[in-house]
Amino acid sequence: MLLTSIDFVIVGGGTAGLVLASRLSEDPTQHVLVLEAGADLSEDMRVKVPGLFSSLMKTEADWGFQSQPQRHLKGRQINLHQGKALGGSSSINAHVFVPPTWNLLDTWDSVLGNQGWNRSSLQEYYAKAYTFPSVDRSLETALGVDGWTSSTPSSASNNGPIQLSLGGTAGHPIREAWAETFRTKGMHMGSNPLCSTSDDAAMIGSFSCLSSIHPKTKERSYAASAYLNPIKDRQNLVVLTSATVERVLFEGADVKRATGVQYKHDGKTHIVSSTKEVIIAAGALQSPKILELSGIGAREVLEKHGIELIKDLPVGENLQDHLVSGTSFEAVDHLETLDDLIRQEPAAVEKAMEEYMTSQTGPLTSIGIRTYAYLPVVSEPGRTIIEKAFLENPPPVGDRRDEVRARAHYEIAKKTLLNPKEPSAAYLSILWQFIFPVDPTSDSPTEPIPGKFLTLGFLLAQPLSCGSVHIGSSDPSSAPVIDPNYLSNPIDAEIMAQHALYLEDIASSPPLSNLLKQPLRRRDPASDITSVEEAKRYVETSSISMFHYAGTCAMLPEEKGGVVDHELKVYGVEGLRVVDSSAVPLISTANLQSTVYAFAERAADLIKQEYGLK
Ligand SMILES: Cc1cc2nc3c(=O)[nH]c(=O)nc-3n(C[C@H](O)[C@H](O)[C@H](O)COP(=O)(O)OP(=O)(O)OC[C@H]3O[C@@H](n4cnc5c(N)ncnc54)[C@H](O)[C@@H]3O)c2cc1C
Repeated sequence: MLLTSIDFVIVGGGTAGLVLASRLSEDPTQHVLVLEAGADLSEDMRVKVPGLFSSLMKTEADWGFQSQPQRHLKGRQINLHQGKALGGSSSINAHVFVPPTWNLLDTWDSVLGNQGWNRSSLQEYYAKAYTFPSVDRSLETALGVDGWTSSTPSSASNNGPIQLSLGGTAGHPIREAWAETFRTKGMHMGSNPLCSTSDDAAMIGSFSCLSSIHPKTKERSYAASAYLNPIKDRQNLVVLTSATVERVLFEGADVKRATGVQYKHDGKTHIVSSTKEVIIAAGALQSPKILELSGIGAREVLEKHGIELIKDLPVGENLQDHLVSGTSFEAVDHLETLDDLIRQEPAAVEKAMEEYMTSQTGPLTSIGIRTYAYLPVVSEPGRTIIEKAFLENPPPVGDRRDEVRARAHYEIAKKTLLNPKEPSAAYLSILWQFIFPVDPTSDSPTEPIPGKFLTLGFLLAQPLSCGSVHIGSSDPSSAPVIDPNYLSNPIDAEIMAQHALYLEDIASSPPLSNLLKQPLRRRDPASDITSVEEAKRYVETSSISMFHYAGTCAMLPEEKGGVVDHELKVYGVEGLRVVDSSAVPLISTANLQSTVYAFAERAADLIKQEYGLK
């Protein structure tokens, strides 16, 4: 190791960890060490080429966890992926780059009590993370981004590390058809949702989504390529891969101070000290594990595993995630889809590889997700059902910290989910057949089938169901025990059922309906649902994780079940912060990466201010 004295040890060189590494090492007087359990895969084609993203699942680049059997999902165990490489989950994610609804961000401060964490303080950090692509005016309509020009940032403020693009060819009809379909329904976003600054910016409706894919190279733009690679020669920054942190080390009698970490590298145990701070950034499924192994966690969890308690905090509780379900509809024959690649047809794969390698064109330049819509429950009977569900399922009373936190979540959910101007689901289109799990006794195929498909999916934007992740053993090499407790709150099940039923309405509405064979033909007969009860059963069988875990070391006041305060400092000890999706107190409306980048950018500024760094 080249550094003699280390100011900051960052545990986890993932999405948030590399933002911190890059920003904190901007001050040449500061010495920063990153310890990352995974390898540097930045030259690996599976990481670089957008269309190869699914080939990374269950490989060495993926921690490949599984949930506990989920009671409300028919006892299924759900695959829970997390990136294990420099760049963490940003190195294996699906590139979708979408914003939260800005009103929801305000509740972090106003309802949850995180002073200074709101739309006005965070919006600049979202923008700081990315560069928005320039769009040829003549293509705006075809790309579904007409009307965005006025809200798109000027070049002066548009130079963040993550390079965004509108992935895929402009000539594909999906973006324009999607925009027109929702415009006809009065639900199209007229301005760019990522950059909207207007107070009354409607966050309901359809939009073309951006991807973290470099517009020129057509390669994944992620924490390692965008934040680390340009600065990795800095003398004051060391990034050690294949280094797995086991615990944080403390000194002191009354108040303990984090002084370094113990980690495994090359089969040996090492210790490294930090003069300023240890910052945990191991992601929402693993930051709790490191804290618990270090003596910070719920008393009963630590006692069970014989770990000496340093501070009793609800580490690992409050696990939030997005469930996704949907339906694959048969597309018209002339629609360009990625189904032949999904079926791994040799000729199609060969042609796509050649196009990509020779001219950075073709189907591998995107993963076929180009459109989104943030929507409330639209139907009138549906809205009444949701209101009734809220009345029948009130939040817990009582002063326990989990009860106080649940009440705060409920207050936010009630305000947003019953408001027709706030979304309860994020819809997306996928240009291939998506193989959702099916009941084994049904006729639905479990392998890719011939034909072309357009999948309409939706994710539950603001789940009330919360789960947990804890150590199952004091052995650092054991996987955490993860129980997301999906759909344990009946309100979530009602909302998902309503959105599942609305898919047919979208698929039948022109001009989108012109891209689908009519009458509609579904890939999975089981997804042909007409009643709320059928929809609930389908959701229980088909839903899977979107891998947007958050909240397990939540930034919240201690009496609300917080693990870190509004400066991300772990309560009750010194010299220790958590900066990653685990500290995000409330899952964002849709995909999480933009929020993790913004969160880490703001955290870096807070740390720099505290120590007077450049
Ligand atoms: C398959 C997949 C698809 C996704 N698709 C999208 C998408 O399209 N759009 C979107 O917005 N979001 C998406 N997400 C979510 C998004 O990528 C994550 O929310 C975000 O990247 C999490 O960032 P993080 O910094 O909290 O954790 P991570 O990026 O996971 O970083 C944590 C890092 O810590 C390392 N680590 C863990 N334990 C240790 C240890 N003991 N010692 C050392 N290192 C350790 C890990 O290897 C990892 O590199 C997806 C996620 C996955 C997994």
